[in-house]
Amino acid sequence: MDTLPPLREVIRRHGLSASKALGQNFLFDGQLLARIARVPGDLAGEEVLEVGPGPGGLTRALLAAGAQVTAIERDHRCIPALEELSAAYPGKLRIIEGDALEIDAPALFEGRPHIVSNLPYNVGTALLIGWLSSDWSPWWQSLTLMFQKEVAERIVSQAGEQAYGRLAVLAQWRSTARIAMPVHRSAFTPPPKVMSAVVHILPGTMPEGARMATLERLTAAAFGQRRKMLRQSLKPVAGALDAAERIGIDVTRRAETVRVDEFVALARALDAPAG
Ligand SMILES: C[S@@+](CC[C@H](N)C(=O)[O-])C[C@H]1O[C@@H](n2cnc3c(N)ncnc32)[C@H](O)[C@@H]1O
Repeated sequence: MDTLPPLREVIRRHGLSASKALGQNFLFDGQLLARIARVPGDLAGEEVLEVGPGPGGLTRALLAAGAQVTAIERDHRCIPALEELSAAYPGKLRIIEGDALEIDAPALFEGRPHIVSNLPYNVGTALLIGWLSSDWSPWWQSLTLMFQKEVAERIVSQAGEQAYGRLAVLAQWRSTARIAMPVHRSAFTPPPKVMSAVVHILPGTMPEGARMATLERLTAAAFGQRRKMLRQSLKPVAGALDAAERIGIDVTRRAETVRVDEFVALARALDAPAG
């Protein structure tokens, strides 16, 4: 057990009022934070990247779980509170002040970290797409990320479900994604307007012969006009309709009915020379 002061006291002492512009909604419930820190599994001795630690609530839970944490925080005001935490866990917390969208995170690690983050909503999806676009196997071991519930549902949804779209395909074509736990809006200070959920993503094997760039082009076109039949929506992607025909995907279907594995097969066929 650490002997750190309660988080609310830390916030008060450092004058850390939540900034809307930085997407700040803080978590104070120690039990909830400990549950989030357990989602990736046993973190004892594991390296963890945390983006947006804020005053350090989740960071505390990760350190208490025995992780070696690298935390990237953009808000200069939070750094003194994080430095106090670092002093309580000597050698276990590396603090990097900066914008996670601009920092070369893989270069910070020799091994493969878990990424655990209560992400700022406004940058969360951009960071996720970047992490999913990594070379494969990726430089990270797992992703445990807080999202608005609606975004979390888009990440884990299946073909035919309302939330199914581009994000589901990009998140699932070589990973497994699940909702680990819902988080009620009242758990945050200040409470956001919407509910949240923690998503857990584990990398899987890379399907042979399929490329992320091709999948991105196909899903952008197909879901750009999701209510249209593929024969219309895929027209702008040269060769896509021929490729669909070659592998037996009916082009009168709409994108929202095409499963992740079918998009992968289509990407593979599009890149393969027609024989
Ligand atoms: C939703 S708050 C979560 C804070 C804390 N992790 C918690 O659970 O209480 C998001 C945090 O991300 C930080 N942040 C926002 N944009 C960022 C960026 N581009 N890079 C790094 N940190 C960022 C904010 O300053 C804020 O501290």
